[in-house]
Amino acid sequence: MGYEKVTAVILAAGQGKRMGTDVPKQYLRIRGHEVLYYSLKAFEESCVDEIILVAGEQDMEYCQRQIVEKYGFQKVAKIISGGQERYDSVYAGLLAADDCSYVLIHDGARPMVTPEIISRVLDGAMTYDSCTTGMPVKDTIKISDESGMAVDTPERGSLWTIHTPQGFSYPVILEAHRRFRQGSYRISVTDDTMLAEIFLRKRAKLVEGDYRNIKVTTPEDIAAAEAFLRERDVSENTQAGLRQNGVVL
Ligand SMILES: Nc1ccn([C@@H]2O[C@H](COP(=O)(O)OP(=O)(O)OP(=O)(O)O)[C@@H](O)[C@H]2O)c(=O)n1
Ligand SMILES: C[C@](O)(CO)[C@H](O)COP(=O)(O)O
Repeated sequence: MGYEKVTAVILAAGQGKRMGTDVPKQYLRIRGHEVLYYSLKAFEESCVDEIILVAGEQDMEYCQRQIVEKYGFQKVAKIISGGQERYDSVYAGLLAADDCSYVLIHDGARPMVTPEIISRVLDGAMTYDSCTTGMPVKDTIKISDESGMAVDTPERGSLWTIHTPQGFSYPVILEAHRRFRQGSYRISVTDDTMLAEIFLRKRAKLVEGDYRNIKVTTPEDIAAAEAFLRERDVSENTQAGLRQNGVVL
């Protein structure tokens, strides 16, 4: 079999309206670095070959100078302009990733992704063509009607909360997005696996990510991300210290 190139599309073209800050949330600093830095670092250190960064038109220069060049990310091959909706930004990324066999799509606003999670979703994509990370839900979930009354309580054992990265065979996800764009469908597109489900009847493999891999969306998420990143720093520093003292881990 020939070489199968893997490209990551990292999304950073949102406005972060729910966060309500002047600076879009992906550029907010947590523990001294931008949220987007942590996502890019994980992919830079992962098994992917190349990264396409999708940013707002007005932020492309900033991303190039203040993030990619400043931190020396070698795998970022292109910075391109995103679109109005998340699915427009994904589609722009897919068109720019036209020479790969597999594509991983990740929210730049999920800084807790790790190279291990990235490997797991890529394995799933290679086997099943469509794969997403997520975690089994811990709370009971209710379905409500328009008046706020609960109408159903789905069986919790089969419910997952869905994260990114999501991974795909490139032709599959490109075709799913193309079919969606060809019609005028009144569906709320909240992730990419659903387009493969609806338009190609291609079901996604669910693989476990990590409960800490949150999407920084509203102000209270900043404190959670900060705590998770601190915990990770402490654990890495402890391990480095042990290695320095000759302990084999
Ligand atoms: N038109 C868009 C919308 C979203 N995103 C990206 O998709 C990810 C997940 O989206 P979300 O959390 O909804 O971000 P925003 O759209 O920025 O948030 P909000 O809905 O609060 O404005 C983020 O990394 C965001 O930058 C994007 O690239 N292009
Ligand atoms: C794709 C996603 O991260 C899965 O949880 C999420 O649905 C994106 O959220 P958005 O608020 O619609 O951008």
